Amino acid sequence: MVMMGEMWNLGSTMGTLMLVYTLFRQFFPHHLQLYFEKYFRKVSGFIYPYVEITFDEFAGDFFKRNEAYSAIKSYLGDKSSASAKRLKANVVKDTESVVLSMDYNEEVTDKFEGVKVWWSANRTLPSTQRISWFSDDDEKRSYTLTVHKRHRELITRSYIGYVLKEGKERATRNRRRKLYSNNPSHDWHGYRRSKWSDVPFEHPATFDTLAMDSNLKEEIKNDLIKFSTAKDYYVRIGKAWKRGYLLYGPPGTGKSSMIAAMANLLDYDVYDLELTAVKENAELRRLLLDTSNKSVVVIEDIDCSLDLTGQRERNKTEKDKKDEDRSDPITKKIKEDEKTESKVTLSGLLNCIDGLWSSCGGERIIVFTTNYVEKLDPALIRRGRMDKHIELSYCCFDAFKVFAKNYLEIDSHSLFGEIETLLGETEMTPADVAENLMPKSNNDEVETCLSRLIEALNDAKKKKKAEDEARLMAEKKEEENKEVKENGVATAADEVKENGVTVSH
Ligand SMILES: Nc1ncnc2c1ncn2[C@@H]1O[C@H](COP(=O)(O)OP(=O)(O)OP(=O)(O)O)[C@@H](O)[C@H]1O
Ligand SMILES: [Mg+2]
Repeated sequence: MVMMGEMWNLGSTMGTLMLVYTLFRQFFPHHLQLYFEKYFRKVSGFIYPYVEITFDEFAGDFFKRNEAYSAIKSYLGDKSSASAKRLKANVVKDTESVVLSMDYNEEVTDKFEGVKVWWSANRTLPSTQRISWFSDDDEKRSYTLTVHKRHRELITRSYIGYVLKEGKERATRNRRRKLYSNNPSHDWHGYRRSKWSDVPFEHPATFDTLAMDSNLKEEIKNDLIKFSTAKDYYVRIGKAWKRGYLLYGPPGTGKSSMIAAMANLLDYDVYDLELTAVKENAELRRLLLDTSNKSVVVIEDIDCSLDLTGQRERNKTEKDKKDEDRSDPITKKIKEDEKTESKVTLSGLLNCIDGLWSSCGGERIIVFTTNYVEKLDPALIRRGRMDKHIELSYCCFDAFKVFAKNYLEIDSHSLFGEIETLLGETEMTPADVAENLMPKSNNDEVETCLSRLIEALNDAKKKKKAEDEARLMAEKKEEENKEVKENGVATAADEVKENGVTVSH
């Protein structure tokens, strides 16, 4: 086994050779340089029998960090804190834990199947000083792996793969989950330099706190767990490891809460995609491709945020268009700006989803929510894009029992029977039920909360009855008017016949 000191001696010999080589290049003609270079490689290969592999922080896309670099960083984290002499400490935001990593130009060793390897962290500073808004902005960072060339095969074939896998797993274990929201595109290369902004994801909703039909809840939980563990299955059937959910129902029925519960169950990040801030289809595609594995991509209120300007334009009447032409210049300008604000189209969104499905390897879930499922284009929600359609509706007795357990810590009560009947006769959202059950003061007893809910349910029942009656009256009146009209036409026709006049239409 080659010892560290030995490697450094070889390193300094190499340094001398490099110096000679550089001088040679400056003073000798080109054809001699090529000749010398050939022999230089041979000699250095003989004296310095190591292979060096470098992993740059940014490879290819400048705005996307090289995944290998990040994985190596987390793999080396623990090893560095045990053996490196100079360490960098980072306090993870909002937590008290400190993450240690090796400082630049430090070196740590690792062993794999009895073979020793050396890792070093490198940093290259820019040659010219520039004023920059960003710290560390122009530095080039990398890790270098050094290994004896006789182990090259083992290291490239097995060790690197092992390091990347271990590093990714370690990063997943230590990571804090995040809630991302998309930045407007002028920020992508500007101040923030990122397509997404993130905050820690700390929504407390879980499937235990979700009030809904217990069978449906179990079905959804099983579906999610099955999906998250079905990598091999998806490979076998040749389908991308993705799943789309459509959550629909009236406001306050728990759609957003369910998204949080999904992310918490699977330990995924959440990407909250605000479509109205996306200017065009190409931007949408870049945003989606920049999401990470193990994430839920959410588009809330899809019926409102999807720009169907084309459709609306087509449906405009001639009068609308004339009115628009006549409006003052400022109104005209605002209207034009509104039109150009978002050009994401339905077909663009469909293409992006399909593109996301086919171009990103890891598991991803995409969720759409809407209050008006009937408004959505069937192409958007067909199976394969939105695999599971889940209706979240008004509060049922099952859902109420979840609230009673969570809010009041009770499983049964003499008032439960009355509440069950009333819930069957009214339409109250889980949000309203929850609001009524919440104790309003420290003195509020369980009975007070339940009675308040009963009162609210009775009010809702009365309101619904009054509305039903008003609707029936209106329908009856309309029917009567129709009859009067029809009779009137019939009488007129009879009179015409009697007078012997023929009317041609
Ligand atoms: N099924 C539910 N289980 C538990 N809590 C619920 C449920 N539905 C609503 N809530 C409560 O009501 C509030 C509103 O719920 P949520 O935001 O999930 O509704 P939503 O369906 O997303 O509404 P919207 O359509 O307006 O976006 C939440 O704070 C949540 O605590
Ligand atoms: Mg919501």
